[in-house]
Amino acid sequence: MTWTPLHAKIQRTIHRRHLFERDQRLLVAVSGGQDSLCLIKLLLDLQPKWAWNLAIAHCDHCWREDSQANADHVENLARNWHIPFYLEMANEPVNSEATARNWRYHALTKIAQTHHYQYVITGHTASDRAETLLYNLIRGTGADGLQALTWQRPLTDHIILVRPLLEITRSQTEQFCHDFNLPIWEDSTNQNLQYPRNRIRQELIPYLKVNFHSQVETNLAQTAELLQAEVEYLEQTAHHWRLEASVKGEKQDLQLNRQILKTLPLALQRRVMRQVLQKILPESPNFEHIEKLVALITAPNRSQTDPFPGGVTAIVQGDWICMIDR
Ligand SMILES: Nc1ncnc2c1ncn2[C@@H]1O[C@H](COP(=O)(O)OP(=O)(O)OP(=O)(O)O)[C@@H](O)[C@H]1O
Repeated sequence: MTWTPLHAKIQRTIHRRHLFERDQRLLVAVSGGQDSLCLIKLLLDLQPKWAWNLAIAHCDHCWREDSQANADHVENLARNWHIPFYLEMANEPVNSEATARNWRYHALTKIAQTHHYQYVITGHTASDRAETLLYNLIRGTGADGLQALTWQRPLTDHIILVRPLLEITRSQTEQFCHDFNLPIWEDSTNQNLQYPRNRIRQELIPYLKVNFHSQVETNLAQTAELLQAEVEYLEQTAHHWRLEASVKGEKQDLQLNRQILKTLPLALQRRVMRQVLQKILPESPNFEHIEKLVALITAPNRSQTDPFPGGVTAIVQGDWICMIDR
């Protein structure tokens, strides 16, 4: 087996970030594209050192003419590598990017549950991270959207999604596939410039590279990495203050102490209120909902908000903001 700098890098990343341990069951999500091929080859090469149980999962969205051929291609690779292959097919064509992503994570979780895999692993790269950061920045988002693609996130109580390639760029995975003659399945929809994602990848990033900074992808990915740690810290601190400001027991999150909240910086006031609203509203709170609740921290006695979705209204009663379900 040829050992390359990318093998060394991924091995270091797995150790340093404690992504997996020895002897674990890893389900690798392989589309057939260059990133996931690079991922599975690296994991197969590291497998003897770690004694993992590897398998490949492929999701057929049934939205391209070559979907079936793509799935067969990935299945053949799994057969050649002597590892199990699991296929999930969409019942009806999944035709928007967001629905496709949701369906895919659902399908991967189902395979992992059925076959007892602790980890689902995807080939997201630093380039994906840079693109996600730009995409969310353009759409308008707080720091939470800019932290863009975390190293790990739970899919269920027992299954974790892991993205070990977040420090590797798409040009590196391309070079790796080329060096090892890995048969990439070219996804024709990646060329479709109707999708904003593809325009970011094919037009915006190359423009930024030529006109602003040749390492723009790595720089943006590092920004996402820094923001991730900051968001985590702020969320934990906000959680602490939510518990401090809220009455204990059954009415937790329904009565909040204004004297405590007043001492906090605005960034934490907003996060506390967002966490409270996430607990009590039937849907995700938006910017306006959070601002209305923050305004009550300093508003005159008996001020109140319009009803939030689900019918709850917030009202000031002396030192307290009370949530009232009318
Ligand atoms: N149809 C699929 N089946 C299984 N896994 C998939 C599929 N599509 C995407 N993934 C997983 O999600 C990751 C990111 O998806 P994305 O759509 O950005 O990748 P892609 O461009 O289709 O393919 P690749 O990342 O393999 O080059 C992939 O690296 C792969 O691990």
